[in-house]
Amino acid sequence: MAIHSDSLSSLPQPERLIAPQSSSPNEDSAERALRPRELNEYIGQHRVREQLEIFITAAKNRGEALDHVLLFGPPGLGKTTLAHIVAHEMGVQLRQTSGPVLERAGDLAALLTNLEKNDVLFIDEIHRLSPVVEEILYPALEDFQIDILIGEGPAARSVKIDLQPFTLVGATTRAGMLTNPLRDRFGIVSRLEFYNTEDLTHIVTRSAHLLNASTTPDGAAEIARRARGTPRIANRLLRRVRDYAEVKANGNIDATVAGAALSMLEVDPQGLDLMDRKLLEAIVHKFDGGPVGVDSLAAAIGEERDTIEDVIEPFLIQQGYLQRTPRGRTATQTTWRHLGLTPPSGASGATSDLFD
Ligand SMILES: Nc1ncnc2c1ncn2[C@@H]1O[C@H](COP(=O)(O)OP(=O)(O)OP(=O)(O)O)[C@@H](O)[C@H]1O
Repeated sequence: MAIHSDSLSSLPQPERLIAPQSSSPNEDSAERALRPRELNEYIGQHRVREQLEIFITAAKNRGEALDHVLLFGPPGLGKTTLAHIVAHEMGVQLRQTSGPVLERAGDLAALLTNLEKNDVLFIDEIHRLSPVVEEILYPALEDFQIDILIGEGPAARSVKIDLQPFTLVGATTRAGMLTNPLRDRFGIVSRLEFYNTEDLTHIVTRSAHLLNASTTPDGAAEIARRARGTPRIANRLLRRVRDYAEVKANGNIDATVAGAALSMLEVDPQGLDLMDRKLLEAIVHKFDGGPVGVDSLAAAIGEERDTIEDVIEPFLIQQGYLQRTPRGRTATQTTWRHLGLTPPSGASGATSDLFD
């Protein structure tokens, strides 16, 4: 089965300590070990969790497949984790693939015809499905049937194949890029939000426990505050801070040790890293605070447009450092102050109190 073959090639360059994508196969296995398996272990995202709990219980009681689920939101917030939890809670198998990996209609047909009753098919990056593959998916989602063309030329004929009822869990960072017919076929649509510091502290504490790392509540909170609202980053920072604590301190992660380790890693107290600062500095210094188009910004900092839009910007916007206007990106007063500068009178007044 094809899994995430392009996830490494799409890593932002240079590799960021706080990039929300997983950065290596080693990290993938470390992540799997920390991944909650049941809904009641899944921390935060209360609204999504509550809804899923009700829909899963109802589907199970009726002995039916759960309705198709679309999960969207920035990388590293727990979409893959939730897909696994859905399968676990439903007591079924999960098959996993991703949009760009499914190149031909036959790739998807092979997966679909192998599903057992009520199984979960997880398609990551579902906005990157090719149109021919998407065509196959529509009748599969609606009627649990696929139409396959057998033979070529005038002798070709279309054959209907019945499928077992199944649940598609689609994940995307770009809900807006899904075609309408595809989006309409999801009965459950859930948006994952950045985590608040309290929930992330809980995640860090849980992960530290699983890793046998010793943390004080303040130490866990310090890591949580600097994790860009993202569990994957929180877990990665925890592993690096643990190394620091073992080598430079007595192994215990308190607020002082966490703060020193994170400063060494150039993650600032607001959780911004070098790439965030580079982007904000470019807007302020090279474009007078904006507005500046995303392509000019990408060229100025030597970063892919998609990485800026999917990975760097969402958190900066949510935290009030950046505004997206029809004319481009603009730095806010918070940005100028963060860079130790006096905001010009025209700078927009967004503040950073949206998060905590
Ligand atoms: N709610 C949560 N509670 C505890 N840990 C979590 C939670 N959400 C995510 N994690 C942790 O964060 C890691 C990353 O989550 P996951 O791989 O599910 O993110 P994702 O949204 O699918 O990211 P991507 O879209 O980049 O694949 C997981 O290994 C898990 O340990």
